[in-house]
Amino acid sequence: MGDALRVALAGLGTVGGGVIRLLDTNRDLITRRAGRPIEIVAVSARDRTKDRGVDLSRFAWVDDTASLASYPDADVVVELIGGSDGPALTLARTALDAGRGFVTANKAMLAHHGLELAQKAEAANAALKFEAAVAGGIPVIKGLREGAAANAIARVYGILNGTCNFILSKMEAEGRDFAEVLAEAQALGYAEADPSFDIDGVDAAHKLSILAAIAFGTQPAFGDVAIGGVRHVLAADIAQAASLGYRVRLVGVAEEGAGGLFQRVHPHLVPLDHPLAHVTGSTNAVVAEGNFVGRLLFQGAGAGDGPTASAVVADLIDIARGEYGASFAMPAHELIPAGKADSGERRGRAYLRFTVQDKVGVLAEIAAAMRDAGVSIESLIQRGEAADGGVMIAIVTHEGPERAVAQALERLRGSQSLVGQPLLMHILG
Ligand SMILES: NC(=O)C1=CN([C@@H]2O[C@H](COP(=O)(O)OP(=O)(O)OC[C@H]3O[C@@H](n4cnc5c(N)ncnc54)[C@H](O)[C@@H]3O)[C@@H](O)[C@H]2O)C=CC1
Ligand SMILES: N[C@@H](CC=O)C(=O)O
Repeated sequence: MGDALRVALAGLGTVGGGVIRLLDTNRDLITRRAGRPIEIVAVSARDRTKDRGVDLSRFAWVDDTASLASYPDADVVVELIGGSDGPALTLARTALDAGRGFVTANKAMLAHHGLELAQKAEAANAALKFEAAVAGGIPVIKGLREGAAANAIARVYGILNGTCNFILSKMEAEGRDFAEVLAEAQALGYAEADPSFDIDGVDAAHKLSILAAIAFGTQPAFGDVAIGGVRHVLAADIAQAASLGYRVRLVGVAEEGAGGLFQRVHPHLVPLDHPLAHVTGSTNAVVAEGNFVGRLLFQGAGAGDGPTASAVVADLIDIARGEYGASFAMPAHELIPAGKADSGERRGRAYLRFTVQDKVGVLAEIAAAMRDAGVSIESLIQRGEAADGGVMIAIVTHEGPERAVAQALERLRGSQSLVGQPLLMHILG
């Protein structure tokens, strides 16, 4: 049995607490699998006095979180604080510069600073591991970095936010309100410190940019992700989608497109015969299409203390075994700038929902905007009273360039006939 892997742990919230519990519960098994014990030696968080339901007295408490990077004899720093910059980034930089291994669940930091941190890790010959940063407990990073490493990936897409999926599937199953279900997701520990990151699609975009870098061998390009969230999806949209044979899911998609990489997070209509339509609750699922392996589907718990801790500790076991390679599946200098694809060239079908005033000529106005932009309508459904006194019109388009739908919506912007903003959802093809 080798010497223990000594861990300094920053952050004792949902995930940090889960890591301590997991290491306690599965201690013997983990030691046998890793070939050596994994021991937490020091911890740090904002509030020392808070009861976290775990015994912290056996670890050294460090008030100054940044100093964990140089804690005597620590081999690895685990960062479970969160935030793209601030103390998490300081800790990452200093730990890697000091040649310590670094494990994090922090997708925001990796989306913004992943390339720099990968360069630092390589320069110091240190491990930088972040399985928990994408899709919680699902070993999708390992799956793409290792299992699918021989393949050119044509497209990677999936459900990357547990909070949104929990909300959308509860709204569908129970007909409940958005705000009420969000509060439940927060209570279960799924939501980010700032839940707008979840519901506005930012968290899924962080994850998508990391996955895309690994899948396509490109530098993480979070700024190139087109982002839309679920805040404006109504129970009526979900019911309308169901009547058409779809479920509403927040889906992130990355694929090679005209002039570069296409990356988008947006609510989609997912056909009922697609596996993503059956992913419910806080479950995540990722599909990767490889040129030799074909379609891979990774599915499992995308958030919560246990699943996320499982991914963090898996990274620690890899480090204990001495099994770690390039963080983004190839050396940082091999990652090329992604470039940004022109989404207007992309072809697809769309769902459009308008709430309009119940007056003569409204339908004709919408139809004219579609016609002039070259959008072909597959079906149009008008429903009775919407919540704000208007009438709901739902349109499903035939396949066509996305630019045409954008032009039609632009033309209708500010129309006196519309009550509020239209909602666009792409249809997963
Ligand atoms: N909760 C989840 O299901 C998942 C979370 N993550 C990521 O894991 C990380 C941690 O998330 P949670 O455990 O949910 O967060 P949390 O809010 O439950 O815990 C954060 C911890 O960091 C500490 N902290 C905050 N600011 C600090 C500071 N300035 N200095 C020192 N300590 C500080 C807090 O005291 C707390 O112990 C985040 O990056 C999050 O995005 C990733 C996957 C799933
Ligand atoms: N807030 C995130 C947690 C995991 O990354 C989510 O809801 O998926």
